[in-house]
Amino acid sequence: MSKSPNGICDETAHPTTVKATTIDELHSLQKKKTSQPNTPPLGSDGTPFTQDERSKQQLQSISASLASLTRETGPKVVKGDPAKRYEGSRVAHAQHHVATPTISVSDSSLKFTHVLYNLSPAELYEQAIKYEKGSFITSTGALATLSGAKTGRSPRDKRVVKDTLTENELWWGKGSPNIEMDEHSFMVNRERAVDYLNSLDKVFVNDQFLNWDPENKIKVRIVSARAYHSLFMHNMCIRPSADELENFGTPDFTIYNAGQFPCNRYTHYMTSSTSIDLNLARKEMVILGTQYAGEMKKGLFSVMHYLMPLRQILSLHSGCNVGKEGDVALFFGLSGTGKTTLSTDHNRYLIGDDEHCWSESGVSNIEGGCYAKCIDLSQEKEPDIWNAIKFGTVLENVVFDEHFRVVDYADKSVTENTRASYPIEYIPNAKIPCVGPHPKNVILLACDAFGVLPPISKLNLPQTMYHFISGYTALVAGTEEGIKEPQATFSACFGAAFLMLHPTRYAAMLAEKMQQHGATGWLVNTGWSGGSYGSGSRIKLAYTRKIIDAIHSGSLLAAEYKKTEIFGFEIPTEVEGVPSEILDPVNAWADKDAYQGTLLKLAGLFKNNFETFTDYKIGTNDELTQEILAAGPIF
Ligand SMILES: Nc1ncnc2c1ncn2[C@@H]1O[C@H](COP(=O)(O)OP(=O)(O)O)[C@@H](O)[C@H]1O
Ligand SMILES: C=C(OP(=O)(O)O)C(=O)O
Ligand SMILES: [Ca+2]
Ligand SMILES: [Mn+2]
Repeated sequence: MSKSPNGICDETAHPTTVKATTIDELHSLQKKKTSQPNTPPLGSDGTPFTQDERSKQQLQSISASLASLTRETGPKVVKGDPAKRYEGSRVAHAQHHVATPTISVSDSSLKFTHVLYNLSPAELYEQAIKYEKGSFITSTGALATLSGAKTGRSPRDKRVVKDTLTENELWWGKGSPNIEMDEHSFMVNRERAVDYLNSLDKVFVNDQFLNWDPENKIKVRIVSARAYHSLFMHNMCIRPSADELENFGTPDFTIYNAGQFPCNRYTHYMTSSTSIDLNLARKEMVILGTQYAGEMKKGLFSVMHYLMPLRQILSLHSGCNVGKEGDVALFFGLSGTGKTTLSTDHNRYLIGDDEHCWSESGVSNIEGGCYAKCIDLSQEKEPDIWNAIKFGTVLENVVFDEHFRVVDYADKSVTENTRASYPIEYIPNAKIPCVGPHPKNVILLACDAFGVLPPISKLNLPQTMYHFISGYTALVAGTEEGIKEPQATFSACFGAAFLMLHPTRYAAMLAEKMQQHGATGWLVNTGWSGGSYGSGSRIKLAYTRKIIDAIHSGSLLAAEYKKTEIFGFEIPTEVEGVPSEILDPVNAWADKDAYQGTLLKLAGLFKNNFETFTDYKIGTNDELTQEILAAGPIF
């Protein structure tokens, strides 16, 4: 540091005062303008769009999304906080697009809505904390939120528009999740949602992608009223690069999430104040009366279950990971059976935890993030999920101490279905892009509350198909409304709630792909052993992980097997790291008669359930259909 003539340190050599002359100027120094993408998109005349033209296009597209009877156009596209005044060039600022309302003049048509477009996690945190009650930063940096009265999905409130497009194509009737509504009732709910959203000072708009397969990427727009919902979808869908966002154009599908606002029970087809409505012709979904964010991700999954099979691509309710040797495994299972837990494996690369596609070129994740259950989460048992709960992660309905904000994962005061939503790259060994070759192992997960299914069974193809179509588990409390105790459930393709076509359509595709690529099927019981729920205990996660390791390594394929009675499963006599006594479930039960009775009871439930499918042909292969029908329990 230089010295002035009087020997005192000269501070100008190392300035400690700012250049600003006013407080506002000082504050303006803090934020640097986000750099624009370097390849400007071209207009129809071949010349690059100017910044203004791009903003205008974006504005028109969002404006069109929010059009209603009272509001033909209007929203301002403003990036940042609408509570602030926007000045200068430091905040991206669209020209105010003031159009005269032409349809009808009422007060709502004169009002403008700020649109918070693809905000960053940091901006969404600020929005949530300032404006949404129940939003807090936890000790590890996650955003804790409350989803309101609903803390799980509401499958009975889902409606699908029955029209000329869908009436012959979709799965309707017994067992189907698709409860019909007509186009007019959909429009009533849509208008209700759009009017609600337009009545707010601001709405959040996310433009993102689904499906990592570049040839089958779907553009989705999510319009929502809460920063919580925007951050959740930021994490769950694929995040566009700045360039991709500039060139986004018109979305392929739009969600209107007006979850804080109920539907009108005088509307035809409504049976509660909650409604989740899907209109495939309009490519739109409306959410009223539930703020549970999982409705959005699973709603889009239903859309993919329609769109992908049209392209001969199989959509799967499964987790997926890949080993160092390129061996891909799929993990099918209903909620709570272990897709997320077991696909998140420190020794393998994670492709995704919940929704995938299997096409001619291999597997691809539909999503850009994971949605893990947090109840009783432990750092020791699930280290990668634990470490993913940091800045950017949405933590739903957890309880934390009020001062240090340390989360108590054992606390069920709000709900049992506590959740963490994080971008997939928060898992250190995520495989980005989230694609892989054709699967080698197809693992069916069942959390068997009866405690009679073996911890691991090797399945032949007809058995794999039988159990895939059956989709058995004991539904664990929480994820769906109103379930407090585990109970036996059958859900076709391990995800009937999301199927759009008849289950045998998906089953036929799976059988064909497994046959073509020589994949092996396995049934893993991640539920009870030594007795049913209440008397036995849940199989230790550490043992299940050892079983899964043996599947991946190929050692299990080479093991010695014996056949079980009734279900006819092939069960190994030994698995490294797993006590052999539990491999044959009868050995783990003290009361052998009780075991036999329970096994027969479950077999009966399987038989009853499968009766719905006995009339159907699965694919073009008649022989396989007959084999599948015969692959169930025999007693
Ligand atoms: N043996 C086991 N195998 C898998 N998960 C287990 C086991 N025992 C306990 N669990 C717990 O069960 C839950 C499985 O849920 P999750 O992986 O989120 O299921 P899904 O993703 O299929 O809905 C996790 O909370 C996990 O910690
Ligand atoms: C989000 C869900 O998925 P899962 O419970 O299978 O993780 C759900 O079913 O609501
Ligand atoms: Ca699920
Ligand atoms: Mn999951």
